[in-house]
Amino acid sequence: MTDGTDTLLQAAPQGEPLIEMRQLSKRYSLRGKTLTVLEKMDFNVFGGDRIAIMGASGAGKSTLLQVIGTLDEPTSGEIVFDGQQLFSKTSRQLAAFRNHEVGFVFQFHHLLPEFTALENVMLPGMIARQNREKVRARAEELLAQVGLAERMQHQPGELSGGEQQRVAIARALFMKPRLLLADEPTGNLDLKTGAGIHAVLRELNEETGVTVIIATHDPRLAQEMPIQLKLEKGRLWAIEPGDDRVRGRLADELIDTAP
Ligand SMILES: Nc1ncnc2c1ncn2[C@@H]1O[C@H](COP(=O)(O)OP(=O)(O)OP(=O)(O)O)[C@@H](O)[C@H]1O
Repeated sequence: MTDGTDTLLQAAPQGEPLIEMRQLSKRYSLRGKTLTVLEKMDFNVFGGDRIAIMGASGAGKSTLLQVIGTLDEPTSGEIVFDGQQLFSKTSRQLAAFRNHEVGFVFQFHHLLPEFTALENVMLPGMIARQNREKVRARAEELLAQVGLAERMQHQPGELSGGEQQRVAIARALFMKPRLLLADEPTGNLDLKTGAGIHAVLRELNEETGVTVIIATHDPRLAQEMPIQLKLEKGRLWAIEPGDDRVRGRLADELIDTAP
């Protein structure tokens, strides 16, 4: 018999994972009660993966993305990113990790309303005190990549919901992160606009190799992702039992059995 960790290592599809979650648990204690959201989760993500995480409301999808992005700490367990244990780092090192390696996209994009699309995308570069002309050129390139070359001077209020979300994606990618975490990025958009956002994420993933993890409620959008997982009972499972595309990412028993 092998334990889950051995199974993961044997089935690893392509070199070392970019991200390894090891026995990751997250519990909240509230008014004397303990709520376990993540339960000894083992999960591997490979560079260039495009992963949809489904699951009922309250299953813990946002919590998982927050922990992967180090916006929140696990109660126990570890995440290894490119060979480095994240939660052994100082808070300053973690801030640098988030700045350089992770782009975040949320359901509500948090664009600054007084700034143009271009200025919003330039923001991370300006905060990092990079050269203004270079920052502008990079922001223009990103906006063109997400199909907004003609909308750079619009303020968020002068853009559609889908366009605003594309600005948020361009901004998240400014620092060339290796990981893009998107929490319900299409949650407030109609299906067609949501499909457009997924198409942009797919193109960016294919063109730049950025690893994309999306939490979504929408099975139609999740279906277009090469890797689809379900969060339930604190663990990630294959949505289709026996789905070979997720091997090496989860232990085999979480692929071959339904939760
Ligand atoms: N700070 C907190 N303190 C206590 N409980 C929390 C806290 N944050 C989240 N929870 C609880 O943890 C569970 C998981 O929440 P989470 O937001 O991760 O779920 P989700 O799958 O993203 O849900 P949704 O699809 O509705 O956004 C929920 O039951 C929630 O009430």
